[in-house]
Amino acid sequence: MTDLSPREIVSELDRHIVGQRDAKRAVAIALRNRWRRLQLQGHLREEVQPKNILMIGPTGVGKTEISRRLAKLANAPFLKVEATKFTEVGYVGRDVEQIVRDLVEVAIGLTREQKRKDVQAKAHMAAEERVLTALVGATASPATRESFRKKLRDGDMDDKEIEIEVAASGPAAMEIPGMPGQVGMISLGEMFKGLGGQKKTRRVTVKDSYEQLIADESDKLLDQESLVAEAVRTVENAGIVFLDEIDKICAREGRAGDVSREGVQRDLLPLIEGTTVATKHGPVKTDHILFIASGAFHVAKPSDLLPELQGRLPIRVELNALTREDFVRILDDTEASLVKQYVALLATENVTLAFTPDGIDALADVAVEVNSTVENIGARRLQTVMERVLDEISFTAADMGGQTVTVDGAYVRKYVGDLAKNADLSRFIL
Ligand SMILES: Nc1ncnc2c1ncn2[C@@H]1O[C@H](COP(=O)(O)OP(=O)(O)OP(=O)(O)O)[C@@H](O)[C@H]1O
Repeated sequence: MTDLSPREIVSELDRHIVGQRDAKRAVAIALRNRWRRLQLQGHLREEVQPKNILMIGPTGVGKTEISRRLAKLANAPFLKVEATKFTEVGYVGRDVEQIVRDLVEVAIGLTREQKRKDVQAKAHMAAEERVLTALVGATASPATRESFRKKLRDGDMDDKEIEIEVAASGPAAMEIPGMPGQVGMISLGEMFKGLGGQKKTRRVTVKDSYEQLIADESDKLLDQESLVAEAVRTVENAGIVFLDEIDKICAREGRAGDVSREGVQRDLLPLIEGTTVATKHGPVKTDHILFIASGAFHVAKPSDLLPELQGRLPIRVELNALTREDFVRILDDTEASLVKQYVALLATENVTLAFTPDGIDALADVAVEVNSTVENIGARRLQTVMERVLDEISFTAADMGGQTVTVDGAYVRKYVGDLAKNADLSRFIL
């Protein structure tokens, strides 16, 4: 849990997200309120409910991004769910509880990552021993082992190939047939734990082996039970659920399919009001999970939501459509802006990409034009435009080592200028 003040949280968010001051303020306050709640003692702590947020704004203007960055800042487990997913055929009411189960899995991953850092030094030492054994064999004399240790530490062994045995990883999970809900997902790793875990032998270079071995050794040092218990606590106190497209589950008069939409709202309500969800890691209380609901509300209005749901989303913030100037800043000013990303990517090929200010202006202009003629997808348009403009360089960069490419206004117009003017073509390409 971060102890940053709301002002500090907003300025952290400012590093990545352009504009949208109200939304940043709202999430900053929500986060600080959680910290405040945890400072309370006794029964009052249980009484304080999170002030859930309803973000209203067109697509691609930063609603998800703000929430995701906030979660990252707070090191909080985060899950994005499309509310419309629950209106699909085959879904039943209890399925919304899967949100909480999935959030627990996210939290376990996060907690494990943090804990691994705590035991890193010990795990590193154990990993070194395993690399040495793989190099010289288990029966080598201490002297041989030590001489190899020196070589290893000097990096002389980096490219040598060894065989290592690590736990089979990956999202090896399966649903137990006929037992959805309560049991949910069971990881294969865990099923086989009693049998000594699933192991896999891999051939890797010494250099590449470390990461896997350290992860493997850290897991051995971690106490799984307390790790899971901590993850559940984190979900309960710090979890953030982003419910997208909430406007699409508004029931409107006289429309077919409204019953199921209102039904989904009813199903979601207990989660947001606070309930206990059974998971395979034990019961999880949802009372203090922060819900950020979001939607464009072009057709439906927030007042079309069930009154109880409206009451549970007391903080309303509107996000503005992005302007051309916002696009220019998103392209160049943010910390990991698209321009910075492409420059860095091509630098790996020894190609220097130089964007001039009028090149960036031209990119923003094209994005604005296509958004207004084809479909407004907000800042996402910048990615499609950028990809198209740099398509040729991306393809040939590997043979262009040492060259500098200047992306100015003329360059941008050369590659996408005509496309942008032709709405029919843009529809497919930009
Ligand atoms: N204000 C902004 N500043 C910086 N980047 C932005 C901004 N708005 C959007 N982006 C970028 O555009 C992309 C899409 O934004 P985001 O996922 O936040 O959209 P959204 O508003 O949640 O839309 P939707 O409701 O359709 O999911 C992201 O990659 C994000 O980085």
